Amino acid sequence: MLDLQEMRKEIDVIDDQIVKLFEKRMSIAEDVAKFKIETQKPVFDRTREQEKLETLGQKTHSAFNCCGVQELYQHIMSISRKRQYQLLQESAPPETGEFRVVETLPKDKVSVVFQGVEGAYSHAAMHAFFGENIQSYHVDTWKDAMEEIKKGNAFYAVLPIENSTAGIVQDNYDLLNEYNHVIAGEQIIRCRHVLMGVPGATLEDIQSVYSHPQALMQCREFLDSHETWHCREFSNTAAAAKKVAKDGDKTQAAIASPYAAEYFGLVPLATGIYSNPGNSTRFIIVTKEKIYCKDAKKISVSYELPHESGSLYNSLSHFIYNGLNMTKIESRPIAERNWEYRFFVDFEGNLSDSAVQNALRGLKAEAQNLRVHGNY
Ligand SMILES: O=C(O)C(=O)C[C@]1(C(=O)O)C=C[C@@H](O)C=C1
Repeated sequence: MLDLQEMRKEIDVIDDQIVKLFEKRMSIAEDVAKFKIETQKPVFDRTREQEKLETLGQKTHSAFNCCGVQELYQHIMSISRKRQYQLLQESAPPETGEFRVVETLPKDKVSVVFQGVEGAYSHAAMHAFFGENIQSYHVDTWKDAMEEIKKGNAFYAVLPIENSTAGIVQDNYDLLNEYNHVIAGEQIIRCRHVLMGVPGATLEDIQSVYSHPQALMQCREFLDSHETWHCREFSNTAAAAKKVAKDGDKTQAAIASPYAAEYFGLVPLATGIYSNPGNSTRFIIVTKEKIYCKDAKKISVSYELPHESGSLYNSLSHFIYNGLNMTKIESRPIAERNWEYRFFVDFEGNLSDSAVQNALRGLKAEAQNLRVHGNY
């Protein structure tokens, strides 16, 4: 049997050669980058990469090694591109696209629109972000809120984007794609839902429970323990509370915030009914102005990928090789192309950072329809 130490020595010798060759290859890649900068050719050459993978695969002697070599070279060429993008970055002035950097977000004399009614969590999020004296109004749907800022009737809209228990608010991801607006801020609100009824009602009286589908989902365990109750979906939690107050019917209850109970003169019948005690919703502050704060720390982008093995993996390498910390990824179906997806990625950084610009440059060249949804 071969001695382990001997085998390791052999591996070390081979690795030394690989490292030397890697460095030699990278140095040529740098020359290629200079040539491409001068001739204004794009860094990414899909055909060349595909041909290389094919020829290299054919040089191997087993199916396993064929896959291995192709995987290895996808990686090597991705690193080569990263270096080329870095050089491109150094030769070109920093680009922040259509975005304009501001010291702080304009908050004086601006109007804010939120969806729902007073007492809704969006209302609370708006006050938490802008303070109590903000000039605001509300509309019926999230799309209406997007339209209001498009028409210039409001400067900002406040929209829920994600709940820590129920997950993303899909419609608002789709609206971010539909409108050319920008996320300028975010606000997290603890959602301490309570079950509320009209004064004099008791738990035993309840037959129907009204709330937004997300709130019903967040209180699923509690609701499941009352099998006879009928859950009725409503456009939002505060509107559900308003309906119960208006009907004045002891058999009806709503799930909404304690603030909504007080606002509509209802009484809490059960508290702590949500499954996750940390239950929180993240709201985004959207505007049509392409602005970001000087000290913004998080970037949201979306892009589409071709239906090819490794395309998602390769796109993520732009975050990894530029040392960027990805905090979230979501996929949403592309309506007009069955079974193809748009990826929404959040990562830490500021649009003025060179690592961020480098990653965005790479992504722009390789993915389809890259959009920067905001830096906040
Ligand atoms: O051949 C080129 O055009 C290169 O830029 C080199 C290289 C590689 O590293 O092999 C890198 C990027 C291209 O997408 C194709 C190939």
